[in-house]
Amino acid sequence: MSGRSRHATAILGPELAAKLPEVKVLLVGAGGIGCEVLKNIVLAGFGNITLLDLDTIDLSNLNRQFLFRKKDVKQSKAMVAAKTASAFNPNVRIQPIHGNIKEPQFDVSWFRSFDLVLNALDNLDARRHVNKMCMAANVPLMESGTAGYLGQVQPIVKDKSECFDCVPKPTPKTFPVCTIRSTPSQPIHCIVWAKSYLIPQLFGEDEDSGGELDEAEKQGENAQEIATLRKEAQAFKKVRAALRQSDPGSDEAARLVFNKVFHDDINNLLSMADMWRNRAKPTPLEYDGIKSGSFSIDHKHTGGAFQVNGGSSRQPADGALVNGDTAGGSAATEQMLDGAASTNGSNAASSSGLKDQRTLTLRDSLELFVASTKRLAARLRSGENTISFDKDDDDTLDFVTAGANLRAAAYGISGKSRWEVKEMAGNIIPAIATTNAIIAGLVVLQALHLLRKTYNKLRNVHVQFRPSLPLSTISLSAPNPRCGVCRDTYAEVLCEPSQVTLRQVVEGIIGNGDGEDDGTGPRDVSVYEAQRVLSDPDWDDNLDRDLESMGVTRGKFLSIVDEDGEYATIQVAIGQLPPNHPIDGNALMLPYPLPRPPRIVKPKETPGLKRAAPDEDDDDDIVIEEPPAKRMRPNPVDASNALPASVTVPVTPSKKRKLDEDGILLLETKDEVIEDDDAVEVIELD
Ligand SMILES: Nc1ncnc2c1ncn2[C@@H]1O[C@H](COP(=O)(O)OP(=O)(O)OP(=O)(O)O)[C@@H](O)[C@H]1O
Ligand SMILES: [Zn+2]
Repeated sequence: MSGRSRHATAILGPELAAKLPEVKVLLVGAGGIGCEVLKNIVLAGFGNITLLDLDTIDLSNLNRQFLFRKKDVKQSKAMVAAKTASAFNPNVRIQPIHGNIKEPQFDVSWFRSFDLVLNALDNLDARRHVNKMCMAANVPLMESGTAGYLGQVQPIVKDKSECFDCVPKPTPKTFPVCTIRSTPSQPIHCIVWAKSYLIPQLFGEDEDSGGELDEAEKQGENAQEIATLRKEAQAFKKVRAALRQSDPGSDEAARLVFNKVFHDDINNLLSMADMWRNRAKPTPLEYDGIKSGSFSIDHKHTGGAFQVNGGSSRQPADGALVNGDTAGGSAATEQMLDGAASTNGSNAASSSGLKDQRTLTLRDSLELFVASTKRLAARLRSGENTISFDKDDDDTLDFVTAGANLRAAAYGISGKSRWEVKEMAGNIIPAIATTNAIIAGLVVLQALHLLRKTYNKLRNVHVQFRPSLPLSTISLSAPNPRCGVCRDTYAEVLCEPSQVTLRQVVEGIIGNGDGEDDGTGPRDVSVYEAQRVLSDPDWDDNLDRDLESMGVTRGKFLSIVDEDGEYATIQVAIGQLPPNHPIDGNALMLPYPLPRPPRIVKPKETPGLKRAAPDEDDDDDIVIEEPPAKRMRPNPVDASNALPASVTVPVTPSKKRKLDEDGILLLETKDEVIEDDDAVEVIELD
């Protein structure tokens, strides 16, 4: 036994230590957690590692992603991490893949080739994707994540524990469009406006909103508002053109943009008197006045005065900072504010301290706005077609910082330093290397339980900001019986999607029900791909189309949902025929045995959406039944699964029938009158 493995053998026991070199593990993500996990598993003696990441190394990664050096910036994370970590153990094989885990070649068969998957991701979408693939391939998954001082490890074993989707996750906070477009009241509203509205308008794709506005006018929308929006759209066209043709040395294009968004648009909004009846009016900004120092704003309603130089608003910062670690930044800003009493142009505080943590004066913001607009315009002229916000792209960050601060000034909202804007616009919770390291250690400890199959020792582990109890563990919960991911029955077909029809797959999977291995036999089903309805019992137009023509290709799933809600949904993964498959062989290979989804125990019958039996106190009660499980299909919306234009999603006849049976009348238009006295109108709130 080599000296290297003696240690591991003593700790892990000879059996597990001998197994580790053979275990095939997939590590998804080579960022903050991924680098730590990779180092741990290489040193622990895992011998066969596939490491996948879509990204390249950014300078800002280097403080914690310690497998990377400055010379590696812009290189593939997976490649560099694999190379660095390979040197830690001569016996390890690390296969790096520079790619997105959602690409079709990483299909169910590919996932099935691993003994264990470790997630080290930073977004919900990719996490949910890997979770579903692991459920489909029946491979254990170790899910993990950190947010500042907080962290979590969740072991996921199909049928034994909750999956990642058993508990719904909150969607990120969004803001109403009108708050962003017209009535901001917090610094974050101004930041979102600059990042998600102004940058795309100026530097994104040229979108013609004319048709949309014509349509809105036809629909009888407020004519004055449409006229204002139309004017705005035309003015945007002009400034977009100016940016693309501007003379590199001149401030003219930046000035045009400024005048449009901080002066003219605000004046337009002010002309809508109704809007400002109950809220403070914004103040249009003056380019020359700010430059010369003659312009100032007095926002009486906020008690804060914006001056050209030196004095920023002294309102408390009301933008929600994400967590404790941001205190460094805000404390610095507070100091700056305290020191910023002078109004004579020499902002003593802003000239000291870290550049990024300085509070910007109005003039600072204007200068930064002009400079960053010129840099971005130069990029357009040198061939970049579109530019979007990236917190690590200094030009876009400067533009958003300046734009958000100018807008904040116009609306009497306190400004934010570049540092704070970066944090808020990038939705960044500062990453803490120590939390990542602790979590990565726990990932490996839990992974060892998985490999030993000592499932009763698995725990959800939380790292929390409580010095007296930094770690807490919770036993795993059973799967949520209503989960739309792990409670489904998974099957895989191997096929050539251009040569196989939807009917062949659906009828093939359902089988004839003759024996144990022959499926459930014919029954009424609806078929979905993500949230698209492809067929249902009364709408079979697509059944004889081939899969490829409907975009149902390798890596996708067809969901076969029982019309009567008696059987669990079957998720059919579309896989590729084996490479040695004969050219004249069958274009569809069904699984054997065919899947037999369990029968669903129906919730006890409750009345549908209808009036309850008259009640002495309140005869207007409406009883709303919880939807049966099959109505939860399709699985929670995945933004990346947009509909191809060719496929329509009708309310199909059988759905209408079902709704009718449930006592629900579908009205064609908002104004349709219901003749039936017993009908209760349920209005959808938006
Ligand atoms: N769909 C995906 N496929 C492959 N890798 C992904 C996917 N989504 C995210 N990742 C990777 O997961 C890693 C997550 O790491 P981390 O949370 O440290 O993020 P980061 O981008 O390195 O850092 P930061 O976001 O703080 O700048 C990143 O390297 C990212 O590229
Ligand atoms: Zn689940």
